[in-house]
Amino acid sequence: MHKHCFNKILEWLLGNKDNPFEYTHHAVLLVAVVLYAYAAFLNYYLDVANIYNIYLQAAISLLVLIIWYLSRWKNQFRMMRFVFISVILLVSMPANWIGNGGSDGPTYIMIFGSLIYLSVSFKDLGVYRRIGQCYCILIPIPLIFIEQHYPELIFRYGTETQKQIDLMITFIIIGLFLIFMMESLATRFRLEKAKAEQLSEQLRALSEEDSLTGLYNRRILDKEYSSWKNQGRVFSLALLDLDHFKKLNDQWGHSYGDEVLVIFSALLKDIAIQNEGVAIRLGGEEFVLLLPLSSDITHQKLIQLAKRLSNTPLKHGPVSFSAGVAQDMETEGQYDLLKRADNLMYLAKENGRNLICK
Ligand SMILES: Nc1nc2c(ncn2[C@@H]2O[C@H](COP(=O)(O)OP(=O)(O)OP(=O)(O)O)[C@@H](O)[C@H]2O)c(=O)[nH]1
Repeated sequence: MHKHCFNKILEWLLGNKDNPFEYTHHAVLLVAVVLYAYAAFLNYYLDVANIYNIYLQAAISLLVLIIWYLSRWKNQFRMMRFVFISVILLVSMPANWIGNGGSDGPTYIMIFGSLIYLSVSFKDLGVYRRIGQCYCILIPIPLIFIEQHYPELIFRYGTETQKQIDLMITFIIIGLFLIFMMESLATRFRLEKAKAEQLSEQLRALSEEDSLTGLYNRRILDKEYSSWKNQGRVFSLALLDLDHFKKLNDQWGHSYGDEVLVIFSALLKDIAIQNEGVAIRLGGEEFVLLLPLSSDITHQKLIQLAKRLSNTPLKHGPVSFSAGVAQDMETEGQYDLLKRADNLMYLAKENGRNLICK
């Protein structure tokens, strides 16, 4: 129950896990909101930064919260990522340098953290990421220049202890942020992997399934045949074809024809499951049952199927099928087996239909 609530809150804050990139980035944004607010509070409390820098950190905390809101709720994810990293690099870093001890202060650590964050999390930003990386590496140069020429602009610590405390706290905060970022990146990869696996499973199912009846399609016939043959199993192949299906379609409509196909397929699926076999729709109103049974037993199973089909209440009266059953022979291949079953099925058609030949 608690876990469920927790997951609901996480989903509300971060979005759907189906989109791991957004999900983890929203987590980073919210952590940034907390960290900037915390930094502002701590700087104020310990008196280790210029008051304007403290205001700015509080303002950035609020701004990142707005960025999260627009990204999470107003579909502006891409744009907001860009705005976020720009605010950090173009506003926060220089302001922090000036308002928080210059080259003696913790800005070097923050720039280093930003460089890692930018390099790892903005892989898709291409040339902008490269520009950002160059910026991070080079930004100390103009800032040191300003510090040298306009030393009065730089906020200086009152005591050496204050400076050490500020450096230590910043180091810990940036360290925690990087740990969190790496962890969320690992989470993102895990989620993306799970999603890719789920999609590939769906794709596999789609590629092997007939969309109308939910039975397997021809692809599976080839696969199962080869596998059973390699295992040296005894098995039979039954080819089934609904009788006078064209007439049924013409008389009662194509969608009624579809209904009948679906009902017949459900019966085939039942037999396949009960006998650990496979039911396949070859196409149209033609089906294959691959059963790990002799042709005699398969023949009996089909007789039972014919009874079940004739007892199934259908809107426009009962339907029947004709079938040919052939047991696999060691010396023949898939084509020959199918051909024998096909010939037997045609024999059943020729002999008046509603018949199973073996
Ligand atoms: N409703 C529906 N009809 C289909 C589908 N696929 C094929 N058909 C129809 O199935 C009919 C097959 O007709 P035929 O091959 O002439 O065979 P039949 O009328 O069953 O005659 P016999 O097999 O000789 O008993 C055609 O009218 C096709 O249009 C489908 O997915 N849905």
